[in-house]
Amino acid sequence: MNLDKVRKSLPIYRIRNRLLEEIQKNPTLILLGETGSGKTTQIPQYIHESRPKLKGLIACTQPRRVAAITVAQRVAQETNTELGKTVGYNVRFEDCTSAETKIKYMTDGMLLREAISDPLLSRYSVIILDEVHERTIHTDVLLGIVKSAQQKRQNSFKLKVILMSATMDVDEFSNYFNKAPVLYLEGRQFKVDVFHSVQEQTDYIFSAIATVFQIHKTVPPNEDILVFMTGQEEIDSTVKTISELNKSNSKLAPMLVLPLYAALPSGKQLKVFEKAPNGFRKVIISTNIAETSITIKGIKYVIDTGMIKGKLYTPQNNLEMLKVHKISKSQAWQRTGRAGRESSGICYRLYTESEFEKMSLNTIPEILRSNLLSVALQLIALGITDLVNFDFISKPSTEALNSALNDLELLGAVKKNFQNENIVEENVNKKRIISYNYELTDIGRKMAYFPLDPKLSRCILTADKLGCVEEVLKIVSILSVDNVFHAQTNTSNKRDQAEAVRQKFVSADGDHITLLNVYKAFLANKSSASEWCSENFLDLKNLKLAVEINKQLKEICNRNSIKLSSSTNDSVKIRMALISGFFMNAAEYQKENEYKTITSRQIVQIHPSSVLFNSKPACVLFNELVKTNKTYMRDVSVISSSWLLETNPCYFKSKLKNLADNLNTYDLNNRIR
Ligand SMILES: Nc1ncnc2c1ncn2[C@@H]1O[C@H](COP(=O)(O)OP(=O)(O)OP(=O)(O)O)[C@@H](O)[C@H]1O
Repeated sequence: MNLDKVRKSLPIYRIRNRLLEEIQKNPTLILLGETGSGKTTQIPQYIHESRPKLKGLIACTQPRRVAAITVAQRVAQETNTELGKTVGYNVRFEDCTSAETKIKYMTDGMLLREAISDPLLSRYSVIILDEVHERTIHTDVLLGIVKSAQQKRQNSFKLKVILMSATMDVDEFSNYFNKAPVLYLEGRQFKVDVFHSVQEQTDYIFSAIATVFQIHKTVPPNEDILVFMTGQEEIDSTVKTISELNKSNSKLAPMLVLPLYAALPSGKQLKVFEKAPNGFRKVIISTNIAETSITIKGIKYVIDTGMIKGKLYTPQNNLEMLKVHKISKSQAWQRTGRAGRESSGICYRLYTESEFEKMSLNTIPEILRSNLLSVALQLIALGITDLVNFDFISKPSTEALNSALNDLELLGAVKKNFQNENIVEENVNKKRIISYNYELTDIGRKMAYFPLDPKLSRCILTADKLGCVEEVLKIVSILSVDNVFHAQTNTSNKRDQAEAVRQKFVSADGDHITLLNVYKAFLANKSSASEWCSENFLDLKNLKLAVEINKQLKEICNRNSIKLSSSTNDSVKIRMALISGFFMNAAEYQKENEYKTITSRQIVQIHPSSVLFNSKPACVLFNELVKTNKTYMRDVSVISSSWLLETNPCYFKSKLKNLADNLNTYDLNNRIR
């Protein structure tokens, strides 16, 4: 079938004219239509076909870069144009658009970044926010930005807004946009049969592997399989297990088993869209990155483990954790919808029907379960000075917002100004509420240039002062990718070998300098990178990605007059720069391997993966806390408690009563500036 015929066979084609009328009539429209009905690929085209002379661009945002890229490729094909001309895409670190571009697929994060320099989003006539049910932080914030831009553009160049999904809570979105009308699109192009497990599964990885082989043994090899799992390590090891098991049975057809997760370089991610060699079955093991929007040709079977790794945040102790937990019903339907896109399909859910019934209907918005430091900085950079009163679709708790604002102030990124004072009556008591607005400092403005956690951006700016930007950029780059030390050292023999090899990179100063040593050694051995990495049990793809990120960060430094200074062997300077961003993450040794964090007085321990696991430095700095059976510090460096005072005397003066004796003797008066 030619592409024109395929387009006309999609369910959405039946309502094309009605849809265009509604878009014309209403400033905002909400569209609820089944997965695969044609929303993402067709609506931007319909608008462009009906109004080719439209003044501004038609943007369609996606929560993930892989979706933005592959959908743009598909639509360029359907319009028979070269990608980057009429149809383009824009994702972090990659802009494939031109002056001719009319339809632009982009990540929600990119549109948010554009809003920093243009809060009215004046390049756009139509903004389509796709997959809004995912409720990523970026989508939630964008909803507020787009709504405000639309209100401000009432009289001049009007902005149309369309919200789309297959599985959203339409009332919530409609109410937020002043009772915007909702259009329902029924029907899907191809049927997907759903099967639930009869019994509850105790080991979803085992069940997923067993299901893959049950399918593999019984159906022709040209029917591909997509499996949903939770994270990189689990996926990498499942890919390995399935490949090895299949190879060991000569009676089975060959398999091409591929991983798919966000930390994979773009080129590797796009590999899953390529056809498998003749006679091979393609099996893709993916995180929720493949859950929405995308069409992978050949996928006939979806295996849904029902699990996801997601963020969880407690503002009381500023602890953000990644935790494996059950998906929501709306995610289950999205996963199901990845089959049945070119012909009928089957979805095997590795949970019972009653477990499905117990799942929550919608996903809890990310904004309600994240540390808001980055978002707060971005919003203030957008000129939104009163965050507590910002029109969020789901308002984060005042506690979480204040905690983020407080941290930004401590980082020197924002300045607080008195706004007004209100007296509110609560029962018989009167309560004084003082509100503030916030503006960026010079440092904060520079921090907002970097697409990084503000704490990391702060380290780069201090490194600029101390003259060690090159080293800190390398550390930041390597911290921005997943583990570079190989996790796949299954046997204890291999683990011992890996441990012995790792010793040559290890610095007694801790993980950060160790990572810097790894990065430098990788660069020195670039010509034989692949062999060198396998000899040293290092992850080639993550290191390559770190080099790529380093390149991008250097470009941002160059654009913003940050000199690429270097102090090769000055580990103290480097750790001082790290303290400037992470001084809130310091801990003191107590007893029996236990530490206490200086800020929240939590009991923590050094993570077994740290090079400092067997040492007991008196004071350490860490990047993050992870909670399993205990709370562990990850990415840990040795510091001196006096450096904390030197970096941020006012903050630590108030904590002094909690600090160890050595700090009590510290001569504060000499240091406070
Ligand atoms: N890259 C592709 N290759 C082949 N067919 C595709 C491709 N992209 C889309 N299609 C076809 O177009 C149909 C509609 O896709 P589209 O992404 O527009 O649907 P949708 O309604 O937005 O679904 P979802 O909510 O799942 O993203 C798919 O079911 C598939 O048949």
